[in-house]
Amino acid sequence: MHASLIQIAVDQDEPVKTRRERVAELVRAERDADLVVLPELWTVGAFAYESFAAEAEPLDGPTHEAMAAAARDAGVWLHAGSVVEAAGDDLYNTSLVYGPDGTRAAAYRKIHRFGFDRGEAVMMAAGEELVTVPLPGLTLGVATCYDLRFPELFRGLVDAGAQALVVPAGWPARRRAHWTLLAQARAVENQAYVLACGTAGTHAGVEQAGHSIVVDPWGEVLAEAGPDEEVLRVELDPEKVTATREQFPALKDRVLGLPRPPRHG
Ligand SMILES: O=C(O)CCC(=O)C(=O)O
Repeated sequence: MHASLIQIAVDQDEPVKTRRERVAELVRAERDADLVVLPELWTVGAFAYESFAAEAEPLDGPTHEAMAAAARDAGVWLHAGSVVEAAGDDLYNTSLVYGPDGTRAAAYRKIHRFGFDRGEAVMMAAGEELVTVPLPGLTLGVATCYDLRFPELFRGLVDAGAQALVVPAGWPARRRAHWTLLAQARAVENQAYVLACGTAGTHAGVEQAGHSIVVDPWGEVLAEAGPDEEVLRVELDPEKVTATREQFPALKDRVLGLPRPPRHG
């Protein structure tokens, strides 16, 4: 299976509409891929909080229209990164996945909101459901950016059958080392591919890490981007997940139900 991660440069001097059209063309150019992955909130910018409300869109909004058409034209599975979803009075950071015929196969509302007492954490509502997407031969588990710090979410995805963990992000350059380390850790501990697709450029004064990365189920880095806009192309082999889990069956040694109460004395 051929996968392409498109690390988009998000700069606020490029209007959202222009970027949307530009990204749709970048997706169409990946017609030789089976799966294409885009980053988190590449339309508005993950840190452009002041634009969230203005750029919020319903699930069937302009990004959906553009990405459904791009997936269909290219004939690829498309993880289109995330949008600011407007749902009633709430906003969500919602990832969208399309099949090669352009139908929306899944929507995932980010569970762990970033910002502590500001930004996304106070402006957006939290998702509550894990989402997996069965592609022919490979089941994806989806998570978004800050979710990468929460291993229990990924275990939930693996328990639901995920073999490749797809993580669109808008990760800041300041914590790039965490990004790389956590992507590898999630791959090793879950014996799964990790496809982590970030943004480049600077928006809202926050320099982005870039350095999108693909890690195999043994923890080997298959490809890593630089800091600028770039397309990473990799080959994924579902058999590698099966073989890793059979040859080094650590997932079978899990002790469920921890923590137990400590014993004193
Ligand atoms: O966890 C981090 O360091 C970055 C998370 C983030 O930027 C996000 O979730 O938007």
